[in-house]
Amino acid sequence: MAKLKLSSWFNRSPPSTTPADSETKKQNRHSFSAVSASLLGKNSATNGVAVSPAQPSKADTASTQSPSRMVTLAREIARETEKLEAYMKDNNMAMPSFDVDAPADFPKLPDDIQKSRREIICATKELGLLAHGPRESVRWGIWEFLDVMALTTLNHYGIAKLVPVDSSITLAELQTKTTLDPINLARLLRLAMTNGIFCEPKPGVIAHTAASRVLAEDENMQAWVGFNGEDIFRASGHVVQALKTYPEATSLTRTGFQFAFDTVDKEPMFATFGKDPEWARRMGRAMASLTGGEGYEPSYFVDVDKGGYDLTDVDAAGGTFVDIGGSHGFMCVDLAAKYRNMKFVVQDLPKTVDSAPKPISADSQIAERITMLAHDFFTEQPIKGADVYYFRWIIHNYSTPYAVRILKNLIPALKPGARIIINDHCLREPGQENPWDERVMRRMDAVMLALLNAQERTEAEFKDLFKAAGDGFVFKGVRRPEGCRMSIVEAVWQPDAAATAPAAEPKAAAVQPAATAEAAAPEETKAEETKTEETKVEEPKTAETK
Ligand SMILES: C[S@@+](CC[C@H](N)C(=O)[O-])C[C@H]1O[C@@H](n2cnc3c(N)ncnc32)[C@H](O)[C@@H]1O
Repeated sequence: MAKLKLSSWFNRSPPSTTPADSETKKQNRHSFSAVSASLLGKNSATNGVAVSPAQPSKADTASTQSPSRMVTLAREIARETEKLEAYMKDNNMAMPSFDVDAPADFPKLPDDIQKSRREIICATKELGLLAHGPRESVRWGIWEFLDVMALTTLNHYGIAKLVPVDSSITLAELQTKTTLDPINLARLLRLAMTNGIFCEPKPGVIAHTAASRVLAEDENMQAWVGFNGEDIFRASGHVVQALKTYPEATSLTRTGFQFAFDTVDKEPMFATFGKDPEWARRMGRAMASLTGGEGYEPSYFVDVDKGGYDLTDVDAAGGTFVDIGGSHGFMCVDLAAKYRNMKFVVQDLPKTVDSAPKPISADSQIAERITMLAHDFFTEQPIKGADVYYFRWIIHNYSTPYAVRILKNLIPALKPGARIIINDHCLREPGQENPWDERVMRRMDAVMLALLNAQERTEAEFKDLFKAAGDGFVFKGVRRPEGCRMSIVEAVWQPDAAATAPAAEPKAAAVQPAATAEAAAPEETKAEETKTEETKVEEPKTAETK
């Protein structure tokens, strides 16, 4: 499929020799299995998708027989754009535009039309790269950080709110409304304009586009830009320093973030945020902006029709669902509206639990079945014998040693058959994702590195994680609802499985080497270090909740 072709740009020839384990480990202690598999072009299956070996790309040589890749892409773009436009016209939808009064979001599209939209996005990206050529795309690609700098500064100074939405403003007048000096104001605006953010209808006159208008009106988007531009961007600029100083890259207090904010070995990022309510609020709003966005809606888990998780049997038995790190319980509220018999426990840190809405739902039938409970997931799970233990956007915040610890803390509470569900991104092999989603997920993976030394995981890595946490966790697999970027990763607790684990497969061998080493590390060799970090994690977490 054309939409998957972009990966050919990045495919690498297999190395002439298999990298030694120690070398691979050095490259990425968390992703040992995935790194080696993709470098070697091994066949494997991820998320139920058959993966073909990575092939070295071949130059798209000129041929009189068949159109070039560029022309193929251009035709695809034309075809899919016409399809999209026809649908939108037939349904009286406003055409996409950056005019100030244009809708900021695409309307909800049926699956086939959404697919056309996705293909346009992916094909235009690939065509753009081809038209730039390899050297120029590297040369100018690295300059994207300057767009970030401009947008971050404009956002920091609240410039979008100073530009009237329904008219325009001269630069001279705009300058009187901000402490940003005139030269810098003008140059940053004009750089942002190259990305469709603000416009200059006449020389020296500034007006909104639909994109800058979002920045003026959407507080969560302001927070998203602030969190990314001022926190993640700054942390990212220190990743090389963090990795050079602490190559193992597993500690929560030795990340790019700590180097950027001078908190190395002092406290994890969440603790830093927790000390400053404004800072914390910004991160909370930024998260709300993300999780309200396309492909992340809770309905993908709740609606069975959309490929969500079916809890009918748990409901029929009046069972219990525990949402660990569940913030203010929005997921349980949605589930409780659908399942009217079962019970829910939402666990989070004390400040988050205290700040949850009371009652949690206006519908008393829902509210009375949901319990908010302060619980630190680095301590033993207090709700014994529940049917489901659920983690959404939790495990990806932690490197393997911490993630294993979190899962192990469930064990004393688990009854046979208890389900453990992780709702996170699940990375597929390079090129198996449509390039739009792949880019979002791999960027998120990089955010995890910069802030937390954490990571998004592949199916194999999730499997390893459960294996490292205990043989009683029987991995059931990964499912991804259509249109959703998050996957549903499931294991079931079967203590008998631990007893019957094949003797020929001793624990150390059953787990990928990297996971084994790391899983052991916090308890056996680094107990004091992690304990300190966890204690510090606990205090301020509220901050980053929504
Ligand atoms: C990224 S948010 C995810 C929230 C929610 N599950 C969601 O899907 O949006 C992480 C959540 O974990 C909570 N948290 C962080 N550390 C925790 C800990 N040690 N114990 C319990 N909850 C914690 C935070 O307060 C926050 O609500």
